[in-house]
Amino acid sequence: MEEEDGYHCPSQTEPEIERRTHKEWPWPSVEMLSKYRQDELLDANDWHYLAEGGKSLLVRYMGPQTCKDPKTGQDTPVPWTSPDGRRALALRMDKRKRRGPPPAVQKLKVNVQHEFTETSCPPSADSRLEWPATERYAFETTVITNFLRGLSSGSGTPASPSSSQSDGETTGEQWECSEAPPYLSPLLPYNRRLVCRWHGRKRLAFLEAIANAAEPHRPSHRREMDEIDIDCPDALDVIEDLSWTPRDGVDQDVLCVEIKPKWLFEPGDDEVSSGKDDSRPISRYRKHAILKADGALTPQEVDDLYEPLDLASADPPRVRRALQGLVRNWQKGGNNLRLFCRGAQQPARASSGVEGNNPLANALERLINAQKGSSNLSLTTDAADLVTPALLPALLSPRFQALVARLGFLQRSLVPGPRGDLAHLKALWDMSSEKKGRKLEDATLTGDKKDEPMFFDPSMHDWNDFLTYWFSKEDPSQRSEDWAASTTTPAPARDTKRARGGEASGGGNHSRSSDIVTPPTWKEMRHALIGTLLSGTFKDASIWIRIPMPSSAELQSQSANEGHPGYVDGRSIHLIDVDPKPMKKLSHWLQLDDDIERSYREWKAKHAIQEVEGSDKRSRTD
Ligand SMILES: O=P(O)(O)O[C@@H]1[C@@H](OP(=O)(O)O)[C@H](OP(=O)(O)O)[C@H](O)[C@H](OP(=O)(O)O)[C@H]1OP(=O)(O)O
Ligand SMILES: Nc1ncnc2c1ncn2[C@@H]1O[C@H](COP(=O)(O)OP(=O)(O)OP(=O)(O)O)[C@@H](O)[C@H]1O
Repeated sequence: MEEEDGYHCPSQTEPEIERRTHKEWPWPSVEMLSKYRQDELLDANDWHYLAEGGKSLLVRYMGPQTCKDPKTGQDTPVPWTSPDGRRALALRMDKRKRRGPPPAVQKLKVNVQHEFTETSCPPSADSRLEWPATERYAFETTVITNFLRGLSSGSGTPASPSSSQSDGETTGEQWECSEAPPYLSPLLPYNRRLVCRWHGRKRLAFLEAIANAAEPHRPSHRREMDEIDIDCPDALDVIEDLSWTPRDGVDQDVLCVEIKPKWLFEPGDDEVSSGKDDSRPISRYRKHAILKADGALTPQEVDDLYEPLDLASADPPRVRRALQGLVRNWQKGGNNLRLFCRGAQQPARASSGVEGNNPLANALERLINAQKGSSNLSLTTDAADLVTPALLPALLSPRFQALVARLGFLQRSLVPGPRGDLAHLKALWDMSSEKKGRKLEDATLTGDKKDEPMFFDPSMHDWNDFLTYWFSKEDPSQRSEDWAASTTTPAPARDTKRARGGEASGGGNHSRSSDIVTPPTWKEMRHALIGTLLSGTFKDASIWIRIPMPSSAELQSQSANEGHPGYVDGRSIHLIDVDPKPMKKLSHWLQLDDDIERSYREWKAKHAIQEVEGSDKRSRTD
């Protein structure tokens, strides 16, 4: 793409960006998959509800573990699970706004089998499955992987094709790696797109059957709002199922912990939290929670909220407090903590159950015992009491802390300006010749429709250009310093010192247009927008920890007080939901920023939280 101001294809020779060659996931291989016709492998009844977010819904494979090899006619492991049964793939389906009220669950159950079989039709020769790399895969391997360099997923990870290359204990968090990084960061679950050539109503029938079977398991607030998009193209997104638990027995159980940490850096302005004795800045997460609750939170309730800055502090008492906040969030049905065991999401309302019969409580207790070196199972019934002691070691592990530190660093420093908010971006826009009298929120909303390349969603070409800019602009010595600091201190709030005045993305020092001496060039403005989008991706990502349970035999064989070193740490850590954000999100974020600040000001006024005379800190007067 060649623009008037010299916006051009980046050089392909930058030393720091890894442009990786394609490396196949060993299972299932393209060859293995293309042996089958889709009818032989895709039966809607085999896919059961796993979980969902705002945009997508996942179904996991629950069908037979073997199928007939089309060539030999012999039983062979089905490609959706690995030959050893320890890994599996899930389908990630797009959702759309619901058209009409949600259907009655009872009716849906009856329809599943009927609809699917009724519309089945004979397979044809051109229905062989294909397995191409996708734009999303390219984004993850090229963009996300580069920003996660140096971070390790952990021992025993099932997730990475190249885990043997890079796993093991964290060896340091330097930005530069002497070894070639893996094709896909070991933190990211493998994913591909499965192209299916359906006939007639068959695609619809397949997707409808999956959607209907999933419906009774969906949370009601999601059912009201959206549904699986059954009009999606003839392809299915396939992703490694990180919640997968081998099916042969309780002793193989895997506990999975999903944490959506949100904003992990200190806000730029010095405000204190609502607590009387606490002079730390109030985090953006808490301000957002005040907005979401329409201001109806007491200062005590705000203090009891989950605190991302505590989570990333690496300080045991603060991390414990963050975890307790996450547990309360889980109990109230929030989305910052999710727990899975025996492959199923565990709702907090079922956390206390019939004695000895609560899988989550059992798993947590097993974990605590494994850490202590004890084999006594007291079969506590309330899982909520066990979450903090069981998971604290994982959250304090160097791997987890390195990841949250990196996320905080990226969330803040990919946005232009030192504060991590959108003030500097707005200031740059005010100086930009592209402004043409428009507010940034209006321009980001309508710019793409007006055919303005400034507001096009970034293509892979744009992402590559941004990477080139980002990695080459950095002063490596300062970057390493920041990098090292980002791994040892809580969510870094320091200025990265790397930007020159008026620099678009990556930490300029100014947030008012009057401070910006030089108007941004077209390309600098574009980089500022793209960096902000990427920061949003890292803000919305979730961390996934997989902890295989020690078997009863393992627990029995441990001598008292010895403990099981492997269970003291999170076993394997991953990052999920790293989708690129569209340009129109910027408009939403700009509005959200304003709303968050307005509602926080109102809340402070309501609770008489005032500025302390002669100080830039504030405290509550009551
Ligand atoms: O805007 P936020 O911070 O509320 O984040 C949204 C999330 O809300 P949360 O605050 O985590 O409950 C929201 O999460 P939920 O749907 O509420 O689980 C989505 O992750 C949304 O992303 P997208 O629109 O699906 O790409 C998120 O939107 P983005 O702003 O990250 O695009
Ligand atoms: N690889 C995976 N293995 C197992 N479960 C997963 C995996 N990826 C996602 N999930 C589960 O599915 C949920 C939705 O997935 P994801 O976050 O990718 O969707 P989304 O719609 O983009 O979410 P959001 O609305 O938060 O942006 C996750 O919160 C998680 O519980």
